[in-house]
Amino acid sequence: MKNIVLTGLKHAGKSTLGYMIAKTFDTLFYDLDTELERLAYKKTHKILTARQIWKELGEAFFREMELEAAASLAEKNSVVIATGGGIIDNRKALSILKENGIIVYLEEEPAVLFDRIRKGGIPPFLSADNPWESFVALYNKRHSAYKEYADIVLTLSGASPEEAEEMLLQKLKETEYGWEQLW
Ligand SMILES: Nc1ncnc2c1ncn2[C@@H]1O[C@H](COP(=O)(O)OP(=O)(O)OP(=O)(O)O)[C@@H](O)[C@H]1O
Ligand SMILES: O=C(O)C1=C[C@@H](O)[C@@H](O)[C@H](O)C1
Ligand SMILES: [Mg+2]
Repeated sequence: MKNIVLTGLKHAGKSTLGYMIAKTFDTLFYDLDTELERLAYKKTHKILTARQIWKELGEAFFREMELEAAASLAEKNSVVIATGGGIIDNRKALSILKENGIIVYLEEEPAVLFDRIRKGGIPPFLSADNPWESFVALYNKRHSAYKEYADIVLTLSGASPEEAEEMLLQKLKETEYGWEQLW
């Protein structure tokens, strides 16, 4: 069966929902950023987070590792995969995941996302001087592309993780991907 691939901007809730849905379907959950960190370690022998890889080794290396991580996870079947918030800018990686995956876009409002991001510290891909403005610009660029690319769009508008899971189960039920047979 095709994998469930969760996409969306930073802090849309991909990992949270990913763990929950994998548990419900009694399958495995993978985080693309974690896989990328593992591959980057194999190349550099440095223990770095996804954020550090971007900041210290540059976006090009980050994207290369993201592509390798996507290719490796795309070989799996019937698992749940959460992607990094910027995978829409790495179409090659996303299209590899789409070949064997149902792409789900977690659509959340920019103010809700930014509030969550701010609490964890401003990431390197946002301007330190104008983080909100740069986030809105990024949101506007990515949002429509994510929406267009996805097989399933979940419009969350502040929904709780439990409500988000219910919405995803409902959408899966309406389709013919086979996941609905598992519960
Ligand atoms: N539906 C939700 N409602 C409220 N808070 C949420 C919801 N989903 C996730 N959160 C909170 O938002 C933060 C980010 O969640 P999570 O790590 O699941 O997002 P993510 O999309 O995987 O982020 P990243 O892009 O950084 O990997 C966490 O503090 C989490 O508890
Ligand atoms: O939104 C982004 O551009 C990113 C989000 C993170 O998950 C990481 O994948 C990385 O820091 C890039
Ligand atoms: Mg995550």
